[in-house]
Amino acid sequence: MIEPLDLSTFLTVRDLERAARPQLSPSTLGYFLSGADSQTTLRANRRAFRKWAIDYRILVDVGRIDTRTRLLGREVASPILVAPMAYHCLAHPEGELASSRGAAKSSTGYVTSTVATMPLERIATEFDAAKAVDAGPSAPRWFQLYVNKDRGITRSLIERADAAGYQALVVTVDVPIMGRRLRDVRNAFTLPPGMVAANLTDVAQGGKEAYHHAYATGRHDSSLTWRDIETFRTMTRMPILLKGVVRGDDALRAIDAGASGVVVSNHGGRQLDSAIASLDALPRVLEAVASRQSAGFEVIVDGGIRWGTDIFKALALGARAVMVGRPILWGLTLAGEAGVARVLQILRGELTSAMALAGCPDIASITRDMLVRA
Ligand SMILES: Cc1cc2nc3c(=O)[nH]c(=O)nc-3n(C[C@H](O)[C@H](O)[C@H](O)COP(=O)(O)O)c2cc1C
Ligand SMILES: CCCCCCC(=O)C(=O)O
Repeated sequence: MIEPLDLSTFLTVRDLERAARPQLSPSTLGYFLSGADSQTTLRANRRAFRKWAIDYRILVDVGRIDTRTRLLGREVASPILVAPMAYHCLAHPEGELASSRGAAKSSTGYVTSTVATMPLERIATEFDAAKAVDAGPSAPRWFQLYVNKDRGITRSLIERADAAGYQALVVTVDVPIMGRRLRDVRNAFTLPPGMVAANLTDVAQGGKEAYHHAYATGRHDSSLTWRDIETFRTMTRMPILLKGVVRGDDALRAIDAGASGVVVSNHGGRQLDSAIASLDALPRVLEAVASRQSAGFEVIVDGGIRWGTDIFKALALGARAVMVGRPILWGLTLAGEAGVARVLQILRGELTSAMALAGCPDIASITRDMLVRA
């Protein structure tokens, strides 16, 4: 008999990663892990956190730690969101249904990818049903958009997300073309038979041509410009965030195009190799946005977040929230919904401890002076 997995024995995100890796096929593991080309940016994302040390305060009452904050005008339980990631069914048969439940039960925001392996409507229903059990402050549910050359399909995705009650549209802007992930090339990565990108059923799936390649080369629109963002703005009531911004001037253009925020991100090092680490890009994006005094404009960061102290540092530099990518896939691989919940519990627990030890009882007290160069 197989012993049920005791998730309490996994104390860190790294513990989950170590256990999850051998469960995956080489092709899927390669797809999850990979950065682009020499993986310089993938490594830089982690290294950027080590450049900062926490300048903790003493003798502050930290008897109660409050991780609540506000995102797009709503109170949320914590400044953590699940990053949009493709093909969760590669990790677990229940795919995005399990990961969204894990997030909802942990009162954590969730971003559904355009290339999810479950329909965006089912993910929404699952998330909301799981959330109802939890009495805490609401967790946001957003939809990430990849823009299809066929703008009818793009419009339909936006309309479906709107109708399904997604609260924001996250337009990914750092994928004009796919970055070259060497493991994927060597493994000729594609989706296994029977697995589909459930929201893009127009694309040849399960046929002769490998799906992943078919979409990336045939359907994904490389001609996206600022004008398109302005057009999307007119198509939906959802606030729009641009994901993949690393420059101050682009953040200012995002404001001009009507965006409500940006995700400072280099796609987890999977796109332009040698791109700036996302944490390194964060201060200049914030500085640019502050110069415009654009009240309520949200700046979120992702890339390499593996510890609660990483979240603390991102918040101290001025991010409103963080998105977590690969660790979610490790939890999902190991134990579906419960594994995702365990990852989020670990990260939130570590953030809470870091806040207590640093003398920051609430998110507002995690200010810039809490960091010094390491
Ligand atoms: C396997 C995988 C699939 C991804 N798929 C998407 C996607 O569909 N849409 C998107 O905007 N970003 C996607 N990303 C990027 C993540 O949203 C996020 O930016 C990145 O993973 C953050 O870095 P981290 O994994 O180091 O936490 C993907 C990342 C990974 C690892
Ligand atoms: C060109 C669109 C396919 C993207 C696949 C998902 C993704 O973003 C990734 O990093 O992989």
